[in-house]
Amino acid sequence: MATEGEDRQSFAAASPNASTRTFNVGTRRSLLARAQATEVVKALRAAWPEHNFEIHAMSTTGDINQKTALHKFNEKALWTQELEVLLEEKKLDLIVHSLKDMPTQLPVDLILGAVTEREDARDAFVLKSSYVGTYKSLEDLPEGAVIGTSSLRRSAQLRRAYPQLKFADVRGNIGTRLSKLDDPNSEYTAIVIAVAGLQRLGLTNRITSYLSKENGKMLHAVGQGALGIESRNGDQAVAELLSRIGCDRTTRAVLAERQLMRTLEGGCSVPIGVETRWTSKSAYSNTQAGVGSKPADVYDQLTGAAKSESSSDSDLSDELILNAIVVSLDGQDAVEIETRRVVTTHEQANDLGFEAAKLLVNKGADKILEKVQLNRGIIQEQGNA
Ligand SMILES: NCc1[nH]cc(CCC(=O)O)c1CC(=O)O
Repeated sequence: MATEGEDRQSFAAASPNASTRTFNVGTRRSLLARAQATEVVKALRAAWPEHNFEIHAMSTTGDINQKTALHKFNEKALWTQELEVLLEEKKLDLIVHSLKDMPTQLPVDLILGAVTEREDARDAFVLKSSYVGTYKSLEDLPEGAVIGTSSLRRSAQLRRAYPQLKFADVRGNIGTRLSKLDDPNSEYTAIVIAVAGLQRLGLTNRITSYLSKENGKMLHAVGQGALGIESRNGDQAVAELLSRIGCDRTTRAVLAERQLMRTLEGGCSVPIGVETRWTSKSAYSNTQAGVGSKPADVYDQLTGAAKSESSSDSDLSDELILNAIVVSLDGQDAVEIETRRVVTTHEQANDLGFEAAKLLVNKGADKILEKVQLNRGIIQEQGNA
């Protein structure tokens, strides 16, 4: 663990006053990770003014090993494992993750304790600064223009929709990727990057266009735009804390997405894209009504992330629509499905995800994914040689 000594020493001991406790919140060290943890701690402080919350930001293997392309790692766990050990050792009480970086299988003693309200789940098309104004969208790009992305999901979908484009790896945190993009000597014309990350860093001014199934044939990653909070199974105090900051609708939507992923056994960077949306605009409720409420705002049809909070009964007829795509790495083959059902419980959310996986497999998704695994094996062999 590449944590610094001062981090370890600053873990506060439990307060002698039973009504006031200090909770230790773990996160990765990147600017985005810390912004995310700060966002969650702000909500926790508002909901629980009597408690103290301390953020512990740590480097993980995934952060340190930036040279190796993401898909060469078999395990998604490289972003999460070291923090999880500290959670198990009770040095941390909860961990804030980008949900999309959280494996669908967690260690047995740990759980996805809560999911907060989702930001925009879409990917963004971001042009090199010097090209802003020259091109407006992916369609406008000249033959052979190079798109920077290290995500197989992104490159596969883009290859399919825009066969005239070329793709190159770009690694690093969001700031690094943007500076590599803007470097006049870099090969990139544009990069594709999550809207939510840009939003949380106050960088939405960099977005040239928003990509979706409708616009650009780009479905986002499972869990994209949402924050997942990992905690110990059976930790009642933390469960109670989290009950005030979780978002029901986001939770149900991402559970469906994660069940789809789990069923297809997709790992870190497999080309599975999803989009979820609710048929009704109302009933976007926090786990506990009245806490963490936000001013009413427009319903975001695409992400299913209504920006208002209410505890309406229309939840009971709430239907969730799930779109999903599995694409071959070269973009040549793809299977796509849409399925929907009333989802008012976590079980129904899992059922929807499972149903979606079944529909995809019936259409041949398993064969596409098998080939992806095979390719990955070959890439790894070459990497080892
Ligand atoms: N793969 C890295 C990663 N993990 C989480 C985000 C931010 C978006 C999110 O929270 O879903 C990003 C950046 C990106 O994919 O462009």
